[in-house]
Amino acid sequence: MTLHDHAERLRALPFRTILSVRAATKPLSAAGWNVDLSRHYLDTDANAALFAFADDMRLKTAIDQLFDGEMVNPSEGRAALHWALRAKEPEHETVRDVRQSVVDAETLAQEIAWSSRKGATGERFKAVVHIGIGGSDFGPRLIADAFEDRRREDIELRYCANLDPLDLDLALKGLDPAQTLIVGVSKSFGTEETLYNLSRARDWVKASIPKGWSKHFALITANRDRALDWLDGADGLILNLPETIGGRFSIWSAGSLACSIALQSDVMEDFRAGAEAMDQHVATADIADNLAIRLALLDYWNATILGFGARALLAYSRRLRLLPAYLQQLEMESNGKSVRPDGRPVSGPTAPLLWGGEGTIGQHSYHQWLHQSPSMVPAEFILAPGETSDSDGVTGLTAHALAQAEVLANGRSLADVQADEPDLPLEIAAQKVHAGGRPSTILHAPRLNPYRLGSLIALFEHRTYLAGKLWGLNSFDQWGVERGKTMAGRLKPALRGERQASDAITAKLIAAIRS
Ligand SMILES: O=P(O)(O)OC[C@H]1O[C@H](O)[C@H](O)[C@@H](O)[C@@H]1O
Repeated sequence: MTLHDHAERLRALPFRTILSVRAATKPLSAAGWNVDLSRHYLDTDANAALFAFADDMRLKTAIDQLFDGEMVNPSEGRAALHWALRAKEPEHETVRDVRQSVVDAETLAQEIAWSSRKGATGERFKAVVHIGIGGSDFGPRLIADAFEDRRREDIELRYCANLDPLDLDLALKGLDPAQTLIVGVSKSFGTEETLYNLSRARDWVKASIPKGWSKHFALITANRDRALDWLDGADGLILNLPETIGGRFSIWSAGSLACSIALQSDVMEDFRAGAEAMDQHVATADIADNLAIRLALLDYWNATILGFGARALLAYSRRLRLLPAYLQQLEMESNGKSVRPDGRPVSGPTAPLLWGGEGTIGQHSYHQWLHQSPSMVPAEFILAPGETSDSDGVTGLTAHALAQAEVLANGRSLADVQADEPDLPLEIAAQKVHAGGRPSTILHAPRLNPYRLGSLIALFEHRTYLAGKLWGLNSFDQWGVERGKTMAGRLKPALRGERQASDAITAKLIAAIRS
């Protein structure tokens, strides 16, 4: 039987029938997380077929290749060594070099945080402004937001990513350049948004500190030469972001310097330790127990075999409110592709649209659509309350998440509605029906601390890489991002009125915008 045969067999059954057996499914666990896959269109036979598929697709070999530092990014001819950034006792020299880039950043962060390194006028740094975009922005922003209550009180932390000049205006508002460190993160040191914001920040610092302005910049990049050009002979701090670290896998790198400075010193250490624990699990666990393999198989099953084109990520944790945005880049930039490294097209859907938000807030918004729209989207609940939360709130949050998953799966029939409310007119009763049949995953941890955030992100990284393998994709490049950038460059002269845009509709829009 093929995977499609299993899917057809299961889709012919009422979801409740499938779930009555699946209630006995054993949750999986590793590095502080439990994962429950009970509520899916799966059964023992379908799972066995998926495990055989994982074997055929050599997922265990793919894991070995990653951790052996083999070239897993063929278009750029590189290994993917993000895991080395969190390897506590690296054995191999290349891994040690990658790890050293983190050690250097941590040393610098402590010097800044404890004022042994100060600004050009001798004042201590009281504010850090992180400038970067995409993979050079989402990660540190996520960590800082998650552990806002673990911020050092004497250091202000701000972020700027957008080309919209307001973003930097707001990030610098009220700050004193003499007490501000600008952390510029760009792997390529060629990204338009980041260079634009960095150059405006440089003007801002230079206006008050013409001599020694460069002491107010820490640049983190794989392209040291470009950073040196940018400094134009001035003395500046440049930290290494190794070439083997993809931007969207760089949360563990020196690129998170701003967090290392502005958060309590154990946060980043615990965050990386959690990731390393997940690495150990993924590197050693068998297919059936391996969280990353199981989730990658689920992604393939839901997107490619069952044809669900989206997945909703519902984070029942204030600390994880930026997680959907973070994972959009990780998963959709990695696997939102349709051509294999050898140039052949893939045979079906690949990474689904990932969207979502923070529970319970989303319940007062798009959950209506999840429950009653004709579209069916698998949901992924992440249940992980805060470290020091009030227990009533935690109980409420947990109850809501569990209730949502239950209703999505079981629905509410017309007969149930009428039994509960016999006097309702039929047209109202019909509108209260929930079709059900909506699958969901529950990932839960007793408390969300830096260790568990680290292990969760590492899990999603491995899941993304392995799902990419199942789809036959290179998860480490992003050709689709480039075209829009090139086109924007071509349109700037048209917006300045220097020439006509070649596309008629764009030309019409430019004329309207300029009028
Ligand atoms: O770190 P940078 O080189 O500035 O790149 C920043 C971001 O921009 C690119 O367009 C890519 O789409 C992202 O993967 C990358 O993280």
